Amino acid sequence: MLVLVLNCGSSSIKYQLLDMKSVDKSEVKAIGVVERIGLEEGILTHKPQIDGEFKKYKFSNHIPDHEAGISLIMDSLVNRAYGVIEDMLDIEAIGHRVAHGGEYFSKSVLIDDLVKERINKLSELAPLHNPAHMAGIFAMEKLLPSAPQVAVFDTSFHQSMPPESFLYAIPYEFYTKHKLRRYGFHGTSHKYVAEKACDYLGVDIEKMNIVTCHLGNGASIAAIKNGKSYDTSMGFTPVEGLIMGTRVGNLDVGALLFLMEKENLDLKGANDLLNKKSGVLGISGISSDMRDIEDESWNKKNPRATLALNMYHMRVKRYIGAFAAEMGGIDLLIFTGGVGENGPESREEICSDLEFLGFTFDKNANNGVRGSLKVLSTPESKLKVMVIPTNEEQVIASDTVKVLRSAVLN
Ligand SMILES: Nc1ncnc2c1ncn2[C@@H]1O[C@H](COP(=O)(O)OP(=O)(O)O)[C@@H](O)[C@H]1O
Ligand SMILES: CC(=O)OP(=O)(O)O
Ligand SMILES: [Mg+2]
Repeated sequence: MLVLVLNCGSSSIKYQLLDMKSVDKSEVKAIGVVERIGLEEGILTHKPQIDGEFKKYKFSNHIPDHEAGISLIMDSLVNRAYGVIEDMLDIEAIGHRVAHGGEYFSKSVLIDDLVKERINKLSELAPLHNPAHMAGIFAMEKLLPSAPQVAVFDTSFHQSMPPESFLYAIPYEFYTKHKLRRYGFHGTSHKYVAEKACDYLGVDIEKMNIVTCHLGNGASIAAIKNGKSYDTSMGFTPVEGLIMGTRVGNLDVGALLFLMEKENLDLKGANDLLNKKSGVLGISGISSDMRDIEDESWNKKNPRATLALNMYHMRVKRYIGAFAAEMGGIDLLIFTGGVGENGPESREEICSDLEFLGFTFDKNANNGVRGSLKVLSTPESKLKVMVIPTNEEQVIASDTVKVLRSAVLN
């Protein structure tokens, strides 16, 4: 079954076309990303698998919105020179990553009118993400009206958190009235890397206390107890917790009220401040991309870049320590996401001073590891530290197949 996976973000669309041989066996036919949607010059990076090898093509053009971005993706998939399928109609199903599923969804679902209504309603809780997912769903409905679409939610995995983790200490009626609570995100990734690591180590996930660090542009940490999400750093929206590319992470709410008054910020101004102008970008004043920050810090000795790096690492350590305390210790610590997979220096820095938790960090094993599975703790360590490349698209594609199979059976 040919499944197109779409991860529509606020200004980008990541995609993969997978040939699903079975629920857990697949071949990637093409992979790519559309970036800078809505800006003067948009970019499509398209990597088709041709003769067993991934080739890379880059195109730039104004891409006004998600519909235009998706049209470009479809054109590339069927193009004679660099396409991988003959006809758009060869695509049998579409799997969408949806960031916010609220309390409505604890598992992946076939998209129908009610599902769309709910994803849309949740846009107010994930303004950077859900509107973009809706745009993707509508665009695909127009292009391939007969192909079923499945939604796979970041929040589903975290629905197992106990109320002690998911409630804020505000009057309880705001939870019942507005569903105001912590939801957590990146669940697909946290679940995938935890399962993958346990498979690799040959251990039973049900007996493990695991901390997974998904460190990307958006970043979150999860405490996974007996295979279930027990706590996580993101909350009601994807702004809580770690310091991110442009998101603030934890901030004293009193500081926000103070700034709104002093800087005359309205709701949009406050939202932009917390989501788009803060984090690593806000501290460094340079960039939201960790590669730029590392370059400025290491090669140009820029003190604000060094400060941003140090703050970023310290916040990750704080959560690992907190989650170890909540679960009564950790057996497995996992790094994933753009920074977690490709930043050996960040991993080493985060793990320094954490060895009291029960491991010795193997610097040689860590050095140079980018984008591949590796154990980073010494063999004697009680706590295992690992890098596991995430693969949200693979999970989304396999959930899409599972949901469609069970829909046929029912
Ligand atoms: N070689 C690298 N070293 C350090 N950081 C890296 C490297 N490659 C990518 N990154 C970081 O990964 C981030 C993107 O992570 P990713 O998980 O792809 O983000 P998202 O899915 O949230 O957009 C980039 O912003 C960059 O900071
Ligand atoms: C929820 C979230 O932060 O997603 P992303 O990492 O794609 O921004
Ligand atoms: Mg991501």
